[in-house]
Amino acid sequence: MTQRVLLATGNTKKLTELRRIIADNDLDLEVVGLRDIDPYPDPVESEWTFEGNALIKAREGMIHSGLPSLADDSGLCVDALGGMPGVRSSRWNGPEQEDIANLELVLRQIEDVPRGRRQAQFVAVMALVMPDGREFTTRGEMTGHLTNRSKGSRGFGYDPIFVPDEQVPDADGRLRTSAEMTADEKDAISHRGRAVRAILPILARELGLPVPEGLRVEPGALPGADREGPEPTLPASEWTAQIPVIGRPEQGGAKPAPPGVPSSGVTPLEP
Ligand SMILES: O=c1nc[nH]c2c1ncn2[C@H]1C[C@H](O)[C@@H](COP(=O)(O)OP(=O)(O)OP(=O)(O)O)O1
Ligand SMILES: [Mg+2]
Repeated sequence: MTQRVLLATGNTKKLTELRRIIADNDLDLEVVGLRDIDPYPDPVESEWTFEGNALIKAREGMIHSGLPSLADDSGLCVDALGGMPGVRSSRWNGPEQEDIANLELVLRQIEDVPRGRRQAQFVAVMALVMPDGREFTTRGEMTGHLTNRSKGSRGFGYDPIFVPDEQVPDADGRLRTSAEMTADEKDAISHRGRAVRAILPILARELGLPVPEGLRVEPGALPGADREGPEPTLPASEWTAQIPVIGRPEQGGAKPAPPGVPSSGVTPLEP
């Protein structure tokens, strides 16, 4: 019998990407969205890290559905802004969570930053929470730089201002934003593609499903994975997604600061 898994996200474009990446990997799974279960209030994303917020969303999904639940917490980390907006990406311009207003604010904030200093990374953490309470996270990143105006209409969020490093320039030497890429091109290199491809073998193992060939990964590299198993078959480019993040500086920018002391020169928002 096909097993069901909940994808606990309220963002329909993110859900489309997640469904697409999972569907590309031949797992015998029925993916259920939040629209398919009884509604519950959006949990507050009150943590300082992508890992923390992804777990909040996946736990809430599991509690309300009883199903193994996956959630993504993701964002854009801009070097010239000390790693912000990071975990605050979706609310950067305020609680309205408006993509265009958010990206316009980032563009204004780095208006005077020259091309050579406009590096940024997208980060995605996938969390899996099982009905027995066991929890797993994986992380994926995509590096690039920011344009000074929007280009392209595909994707969502900050895609129109983000130029991924991993691409071949066109005949005129021009590089594209991730909003100008096809779905397959973006999924192959994206933070979300990497984080999902890293969590699928864990999900398969937890559900007792065969792991699709191309997805076998270094067993010891996965948090919570068995130490014994087959040789890894993932390309080296996928490996960063499986490095456990314990002890690694959070790129979300919003690191816990002592009470009353703003981190990164910006007063953290109340959770
Ligand atoms: O591939 C991406 N291309 C462009 N922008 C992206 C991407 N991935 C994340 N982002 C931005 C959008 C949003 O500003 C934030 C995610 O915020 P995040 O809280 O994880 O998602 P959300 O509130 O839209 O949906 P939900 O929390 O219900 O999953 O990062
Ligand atoms: Mg959110």
